[in-house]
Amino acid sequence: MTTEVTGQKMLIAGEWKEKDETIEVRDPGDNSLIDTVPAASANDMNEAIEWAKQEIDQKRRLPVHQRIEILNRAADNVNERKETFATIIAREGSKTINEARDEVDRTIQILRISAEEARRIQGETISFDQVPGSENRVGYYTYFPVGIVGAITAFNDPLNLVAHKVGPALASGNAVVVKPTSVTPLSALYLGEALLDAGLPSALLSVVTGKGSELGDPLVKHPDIRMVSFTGGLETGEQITQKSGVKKLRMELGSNSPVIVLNDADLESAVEKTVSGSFSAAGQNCIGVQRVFIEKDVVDTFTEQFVHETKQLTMGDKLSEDTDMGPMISEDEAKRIEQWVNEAVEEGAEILCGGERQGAYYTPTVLTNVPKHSKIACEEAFAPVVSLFSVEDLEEAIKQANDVNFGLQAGIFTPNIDKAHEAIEKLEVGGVIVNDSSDYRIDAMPFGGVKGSGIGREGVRFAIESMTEKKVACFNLAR
Ligand SMILES: NC(=O)C1=CN([C@@H]2O[C@H](COP(=O)(O)OP(=O)(O)OC[C@H]3O[C@@H](n4cnc5c(N)ncnc54)[C@H](O)[C@@H]3O)[C@@H](O)[C@H]2O)C=CC1
Ligand SMILES: O=C(O)[C@H](O)CS(=O)(=O)O
Repeated sequence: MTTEVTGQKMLIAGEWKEKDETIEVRDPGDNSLIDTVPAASANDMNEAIEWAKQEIDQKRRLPVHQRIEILNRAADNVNERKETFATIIAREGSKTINEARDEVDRTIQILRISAEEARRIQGETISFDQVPGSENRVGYYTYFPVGIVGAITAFNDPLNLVAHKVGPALASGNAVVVKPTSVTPLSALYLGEALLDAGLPSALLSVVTGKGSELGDPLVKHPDIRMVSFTGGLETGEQITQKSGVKKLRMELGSNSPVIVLNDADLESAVEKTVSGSFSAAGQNCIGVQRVFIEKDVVDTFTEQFVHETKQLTMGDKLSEDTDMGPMISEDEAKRIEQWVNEAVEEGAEILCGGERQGAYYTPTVLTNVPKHSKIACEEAFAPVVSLFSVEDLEEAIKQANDVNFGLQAGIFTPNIDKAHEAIEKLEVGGVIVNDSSDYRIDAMPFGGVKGSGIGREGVRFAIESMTEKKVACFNLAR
C-alpha cells in the first residue's frame, strides 16, 4: 500500500496536508508548471515540531532492528520507483535524466548504509581506575539521539541532500523535520512517502514546504530542535548560525573547488575528469571544479584539449538521454553568471568557449587570463564556468588554491606520491582527491569543509556521530 503524494500536499504530524496558499514548482528548462506545494506558515512548522516532541518525550525509541528494517524497506521503495524519482529530479531541478538516475542510486545506497550503521552505534567501557580514588568504579558510555533534527536543504541534489540528513537521523533514533528548498521540494516529499510506506512512524518525519527564512526561522529558532543540519549557501548558513541559539549545528556550505594538474600528469585522464567535474549538474555542485591550476610546461596542451572536450558537451532537453548538460536552476541565476563573466572579461579575462545565455541555459564556459581578484575567481560561481590558470610549480598552485574563503574538496593530478602528499598536507580543504577532480564522493566517506565551506562532516557514519551525544554510566561499587 502506498500513501498519497501528488504535490499540493506536505507531510506534517502524520498527515498529507494542503493549504490555500501554494508555491509553484516550475521546470527551469521551459518554465512549465510541474506542480504546486503548500506554502506552510510558522504555525505549521510548530505543529510538526510539537508532534515530533510528543513522540520523543515518550522515550519509546524505535528498537534498532526496526530502524534497520524500515530504512532497508524505504531503499527498496525508492528502487521500485526509481524512474519516477529520476523524472521528478530532472524536471524540478537542473539535472539531466542520466544525472538524476545516478542521484536516485546514491539515495538508495545512503538509506542502506544508514541501516547498516544503525547496528554499529556503540559506546565503550571506561577505565575509571586510572584515577586514584576511583578504583571501585566501573562504567561505560553509550550514544543517545539528540531528539529532533531540523534539516534544511539546497536545490542542486533535491533528493540526495535530504537522504544524507534523514537516513542518519532515523538510524540514530532521532525524529527529523525537513524543510526542503521551495525551488525543488517534490523529491523530498516523495522520499517522505517512501519512508512512510516502509512503516516509519509518522511522528519521526515531517516534510514542511515553504519559503526560505519565513519557514527556516521558526525551525532553527525552536528550542526543541536540538540540532540544525543545513546544506546551502554561506550567506544563509551565517544567518542560521546567528539565529539558532545554543544547539548543535552542521553546515554544508559552498565552495570554489580547485584542481591542480602537474607536468607529469596523465593529461588525457586529467582533461576528461576535470571537464566532467566542471560541468556536471550545470556546474551547480558544491564540489564542482571552478579553478584549474596547471603547471606551465603543460598548460598549452591541457588548455587546447580541455576546450576541445568542453565543446563536445551537448546542452538541452534534460529528459533526453543524449543531453550532457541541462539549464541552470533559473533564468535569474543564468543572468547572474552572465554578468560575472562579463565583469571578468572587462577586467582582462578571455572566453575560450561558451559565454552565451539563452533563458536559464548558459553554455559550458572556459576562461583564461582571469584576474585573481575578480569575483569569478574568488567567490562561489555555482555555474558551468571554469577558469584555467598557469602556475610555476606545485607551491604556487597550493598558495593560489588556498587563497579563497572556501575549502571543501580539491583534486590533484600527478603520479608523484611525494607531491600528492605535499598537496594533501597543505591544501586547506576537507578532502584531497588524487588523480581525479574535486568532484568525487562516496556516501560513506566523511564529507565537509573548512573556512566558509562549513562546520562538521556528513557521510552516514559521521552524520550519525553529529546527531548523537555520549552519556556516561558510572557504578560506584560497594567493595
Ligand atoms: N557543502 C555541501 O555539501 C553543499 C553545499 N551546497 C551549497 O548550496 C548553495 C546552493 O543552494 P541554494 O538552495 O541556492 O542555497 P540557499 O542557501 O539559498 O538555500 C538553502 C536552503 O536554505 C533555506 N533558507 C533560505 N534562507 C533561509 C533562512 N534565513 N533561514 C533558514 N533557511 C533558509 C532555503 O529555503 C533552502 O532550503 C550553494 O552555495 C552550494 O555550494 C549545495 C549542495 C551541497
Ligand atoms: O554537495 C554537493 O553539491 C553534492 O552533494 C556533491 S555530491 O554529493 O553530489 O557528490
